[in-house]
Amino acid sequence: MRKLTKKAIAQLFPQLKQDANKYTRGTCELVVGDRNFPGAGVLATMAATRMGSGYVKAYTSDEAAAALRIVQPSAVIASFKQYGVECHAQDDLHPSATVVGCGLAGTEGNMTLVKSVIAAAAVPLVLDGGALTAIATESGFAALADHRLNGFSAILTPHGGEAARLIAALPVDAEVADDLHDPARQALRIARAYDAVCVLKGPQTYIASPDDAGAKDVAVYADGTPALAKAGTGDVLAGCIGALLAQGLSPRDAAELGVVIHGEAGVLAAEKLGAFCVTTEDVLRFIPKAVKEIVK
Ligand SMILES: NC(=O)C1=CN([C@@H]2O[C@H](COP(=O)(O)OP(=O)(O)OC[C@H]3O[C@@H](n4cnc5c(N)ncnc54)[C@H](OP(=O)(O)O)[C@@H]3O)[C@@H](O)[C@H]2O)[C@@H](O)CC1
Ligand SMILES: Nc1ncnc2c1ncn2[C@@H]1O[C@H](COP(=O)(O)OP(=O)(O)O)[C@@H](O)[C@H]1O
Repeated sequence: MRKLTKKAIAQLFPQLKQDANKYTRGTCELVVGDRNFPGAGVLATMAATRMGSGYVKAYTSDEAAAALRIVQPSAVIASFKQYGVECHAQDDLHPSATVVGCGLAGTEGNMTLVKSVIAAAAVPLVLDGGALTAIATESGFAALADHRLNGFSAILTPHGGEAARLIAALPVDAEVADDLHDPARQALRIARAYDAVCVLKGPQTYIASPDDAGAKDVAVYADGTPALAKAGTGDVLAGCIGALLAQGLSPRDAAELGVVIHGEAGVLAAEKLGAFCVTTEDVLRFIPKAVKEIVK
């Protein structure tokens, strides 16, 4: 397995060009934060804005919109149903990506929403939370397969529980079943079956691509901190990865860089505040310090 370190990923960082405008810096759109989980939508949107995307637009509930207008007024806001009508197309000069699922519970309405977003998105996707529930169904799986056939990539960001659900939805493969206690092999199984980069989160985070030849190609990040074991840190990670994807990084590079910056933000927050007291909001606040530390 390849160990991810700050030093190893520093060169992946997107360049901020002198002649940049907000669109050349990448549009990150997010379909996040239903009325029961507005906080997850706010956290993911704030993280995407912090992680360098030039234009951030949240398609969200009224509840999350009200909060975002106060804590992140630079974010452009729209309702869920506007995604299919307004979502950005991309070209080489104007990259874009969409994050979907943070703070979307597994209701029928949300599952329909996720599938319609996957069908409408002509951009790379980050699928988290409720979007992972949606693709573990036959129709959700088919929507993702069509997205891939249309030439667009996807990154899946499951925690252990979500990974178990993604694997349970697959046909049983006796050859690989024995290996699935190993998280690197779980990540690889998910990446290959769903044809997407898999970021399997936990105390150690494993990143696998569909074309990895075996577990030896899976990357592992093990330098994080249990300070990150707090509700909402996964939503921050999804926003970070989405923003990097929106700046034109490859799915694998965006995933690896996002995981290391997020982990380092947790470590720096823990150093400053003590691991016990670190909040998810502190992790957001320490992202700039983590970026400076990595690109120094
Ligand atoms: N502020 C907000 O608005 C927030 C909103 N949020 C939103 O909530 C939605 C639901 O997400 P969710 O993760 O809370 O619930 P769910 O998908 O049911 O999974 C939990 C089950 O999985 C299992 N499990 C196994 N391994 C695990 C692991 N390593 N890490 C965690 N769990 C693990 C675990 O079982 P255990 O092993 O603990 O018995 C448990 O039974 C989602 O849309 C998300 O974005 C949150 O982000 C929080 C902040
Ligand atoms: N003990 C730990 N050590 C290091 N990182 C952790 C630990 N526990 C959780 N994390 C990290 O915190 C984040 C939690 O994400 P997730 O489980 O999706 O939470 P949520 O859905 O509440 O946002 C992941 O990036 C994970 O790798």
